Amino acid sequence: MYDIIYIGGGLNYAGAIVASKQGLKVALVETSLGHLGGTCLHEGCIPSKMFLHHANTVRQSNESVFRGELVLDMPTLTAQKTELLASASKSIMAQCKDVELIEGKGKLIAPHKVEVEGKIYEGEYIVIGTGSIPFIPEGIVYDKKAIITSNELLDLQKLPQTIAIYGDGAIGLEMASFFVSAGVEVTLISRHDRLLPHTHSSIQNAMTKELERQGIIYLKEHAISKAEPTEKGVHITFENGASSMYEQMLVATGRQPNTDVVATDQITVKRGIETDDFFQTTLEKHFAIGDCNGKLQLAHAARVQALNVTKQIMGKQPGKLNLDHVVRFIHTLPMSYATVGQNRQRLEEDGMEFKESSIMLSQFKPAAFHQAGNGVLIVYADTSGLILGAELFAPNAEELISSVAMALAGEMTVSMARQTIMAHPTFSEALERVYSRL
Ligand SMILES: Cc1cc2nc3c(=O)[nH]c(=O)nc-3n(C[C@H](O)[C@H](O)[C@H](O)COP(=O)(O)OP(=O)(O)OC[C@H]3O[C@@H](n4cnc5c(N)ncnc54)[C@H](O)[C@@H]3O)c2cc1C
Ligand SMILES: NC(=O)c1ccc[n+]([C@@H]2O[C@H](COP(=O)([O-])OP(=O)(O)OC[C@H]3O[C@@H](n4cnc5c(N)ncnc54)[C@H](O)[C@@H]3O)[C@@H](O)[C@H]2O)c1
Repeated sequence: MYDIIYIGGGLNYAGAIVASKQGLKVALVETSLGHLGGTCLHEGCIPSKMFLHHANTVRQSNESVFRGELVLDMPTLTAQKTELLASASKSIMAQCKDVELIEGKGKLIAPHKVEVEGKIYEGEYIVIGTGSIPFIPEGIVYDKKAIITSNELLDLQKLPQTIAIYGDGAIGLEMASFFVSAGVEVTLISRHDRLLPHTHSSIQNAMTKELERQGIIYLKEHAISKAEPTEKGVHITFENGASSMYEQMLVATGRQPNTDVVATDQITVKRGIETDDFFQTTLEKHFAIGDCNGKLQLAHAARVQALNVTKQIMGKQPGKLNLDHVVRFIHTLPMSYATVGQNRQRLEEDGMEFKESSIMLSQFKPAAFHQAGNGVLIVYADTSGLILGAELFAPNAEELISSVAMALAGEMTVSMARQTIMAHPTFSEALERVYSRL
């Protein structure tokens, strides 16, 4: 009998390592031990950011101060990616020295009982972290060659000349940035009438202008009814009757939680595995963390949930996590979008009185050489001045937002934030200016 069985070796590994270091008897079940670290390490955060990092150099090399043409060497990029992931996997494996690693697909067949390849393992506590897989809408023939998802993209040996990307969420926008920066003709296709419907309208406008400035063709209100590989490329038929051909197609229409691990009706599964505010499922001592619980599909959110649950099991009473304090971002080039806490749409829906202050980055000289003229920073506060959240569209916004995230965690007011004196010339200065206007 184990103290804890973790099912799924994505960010769950962080919890398993902590528990094993505390002397608990811990097992971790992972379909393939070569996949320890999960989607984030193998098909998500790390390889996608590596691809974007190198594509950014190509993008910058097209600025008029440079001569000559840079070409992204895909075989070298993918080989370096494979090498990086192998060494990261090895390091996770080493950290799991006191965890019993079990290879195979786990199934929770009854309370406290996990079946892996015909063998039953028992655990006092069970933590499910089985992640998610790409969702493919009906009518799209996913052949993994001409029609791909992010899984195949990160192993591409050759860039296509044209690509259609279906879905304008995190993966769609990040990969549109990657491809266009690398010199591919990109058509971004969305069923919506505007970009990122939940964000502030000035950020939607700024991001749309950026897509246009970079030459991305944005087909909004274009739902796809059929997409299939042909000898000449991918043939897409839209619900409005029109059709088009592209060399390749990336499907980026969301990810669905992996829930087939649950084979007992004592655990409720809806969109994801249902959990309470402490990530406990409908069955006591059985938890679900990360993508599979359908709350937030982010690696840092999965990790903090795995650690919170592990601390609860160890009797450390970590308290309830505030998921509003999780930074969310989309890493586009040359500016990314990042948000934390509340935004205008949520504050309006909640009927809360609030103040907002914004600034255009075009007012700041570095914006010219960072190609950040369309950038905008927005901060929200309540009527007493308590900082409630922010939305940023700026170079490295996912880094810039960390000072706002700390202000939220520390329950700072605008007048406290105004006492910071940021460095010149940085975009943090622009943030200082936003606080001074609130
Ligand atoms: C292209 C892309 C880019 C991304 N970029 C970012 C980013 O920059 N920042 C960010 O925060 N997030 C990013 N994400 C999201 C992030 O990868 C996920 O939110 C994160 O990996 C979720 O962690 P997890 O542990 O819940 O699941 P996963 O990482 O998916 O791990 C689940 C593991 O469980 C295993 N498993 C599944 N079923 C079973 C079973 N029955 N038995 C045993 N093992 C099983 C799987 O093999 C897998 O290893 C990105 C995702 C993608 C696809
Ligand atoms: N920087 C990051 O943190 C980062 C980067 C990439 C991915 N991720 C995570 O990975 C997850 C998956 O990314 P994603 O871009 O696939 O999902 P997403 O939810 O961000 O975007 C999916 C897009 O597809 C559209 N869509 C959904 N169902 C559809 C359908 N049936 N037909 C047509 N369009 C449809 C949605 O309206 C949306 O525009 C995200 O939730 C995100 O949290 C995070």
